[in-house]
Amino acid sequence: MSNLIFRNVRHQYDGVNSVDIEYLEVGAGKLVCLLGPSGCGKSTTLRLAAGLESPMSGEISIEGEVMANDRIFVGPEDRRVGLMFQDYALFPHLTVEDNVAFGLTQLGGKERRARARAMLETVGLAESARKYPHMLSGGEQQRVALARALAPSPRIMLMDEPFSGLDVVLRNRVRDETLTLLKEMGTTVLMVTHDPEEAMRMADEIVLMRDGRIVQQGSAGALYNRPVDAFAASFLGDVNTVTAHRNGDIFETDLGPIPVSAASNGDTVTDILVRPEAIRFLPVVNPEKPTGTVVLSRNLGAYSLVDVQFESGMRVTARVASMYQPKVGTSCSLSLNLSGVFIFPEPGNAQYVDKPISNTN
Ligand SMILES: Nc1ncnc2c1ncn2[C@@H]1O[C@H](COP(=O)(O)OP(=O)(O)OP(=O)(O)O)[C@@H](O)[C@H]1O
Repeated sequence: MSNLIFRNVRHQYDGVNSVDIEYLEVGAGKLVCLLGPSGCGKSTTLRLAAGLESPMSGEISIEGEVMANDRIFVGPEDRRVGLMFQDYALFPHLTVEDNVAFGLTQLGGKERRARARAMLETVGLAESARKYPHMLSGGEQQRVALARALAPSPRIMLMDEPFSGLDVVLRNRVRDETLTLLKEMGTTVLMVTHDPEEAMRMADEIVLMRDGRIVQQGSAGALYNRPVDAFAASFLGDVNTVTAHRNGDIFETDLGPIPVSAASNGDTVTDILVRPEAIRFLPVVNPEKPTGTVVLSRNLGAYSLVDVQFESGMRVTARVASMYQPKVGTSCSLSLNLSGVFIFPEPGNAQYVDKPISNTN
């Protein structure tokens, strides 16, 4: 059974739509990330699921039980959902164990203690039970917050930017540990993030939002490799915008000819989006290939980013193996891997370059 479903849910602040979701489903045991730019309605969606906001119209259900519609509204305390926010707000005057036991009001003293201990064991902090929050690192405090949220066995965990208070190194580790734990426990999770990398690392499914609406929903691979529009393509990863002139079934570009399916619209000039890793950098000039000049070269450890300018003035960034770090001023040739090339003739109506994927050799 699906755990959380939104149907035609609308919410407004001051008469302006903040969320307008036709259908959203978080399947049992899945981790779904709400992703999108600031103000797109991610937190409002989470607050609606938690019962901290009431929808103007539509229906929200958990495990088939209606939580909110035009007649019913179940308050947050009765939804059996776990909440975790950026500011995980542990009680400073309570021990770690008492923090975890805090929400277990329906259990007797002994059971409460046992459950809190078991949860601390699960997050690897059993030996810190008697400490106070200020005696723990940021990552450990975050784990206490997770234990506290999971202790009452919520039907679904709702997490709003839970890792954004942690520094980068810690964030990656805590994120991976949290993910492992949530998966082991089979917990259903709806999580908010504005960071595409975080969403791609964590999520079974990403829900990309803009202006309160869902733009695209699917796996990280689907969103990255088959974006529905230019917004989706550029939100999930870097893209180069390349001007293309149509000539029959070919778009002529500075990066070489790109075949176009016959279904494409009749535009003669259009923008084509190209992922940096789809541009292959050829260190030796090949007169048969598009050729330009290196204008910027950065080694980022795992790979290099190389900016190449063409005679036309157009400039693209190629992502290449870090062993290549060509000098500025070097002439070079490029070739394209068509799997990272997107053509969007009309908003929301993606065209993909003819498959199977091949290079424009
Ligand atoms: N309490 C409020 N009163 C009025 N407007 C609000 C309130 N909370 C949010 N909004 C507005 O609703 C819209 C959606 O906000 P929301 O916080 O859900 O976005 P978000 O995607 O979570 O943004 P962020 O990533 O910045 O947290 C925004 O336009 C915001 O300004």
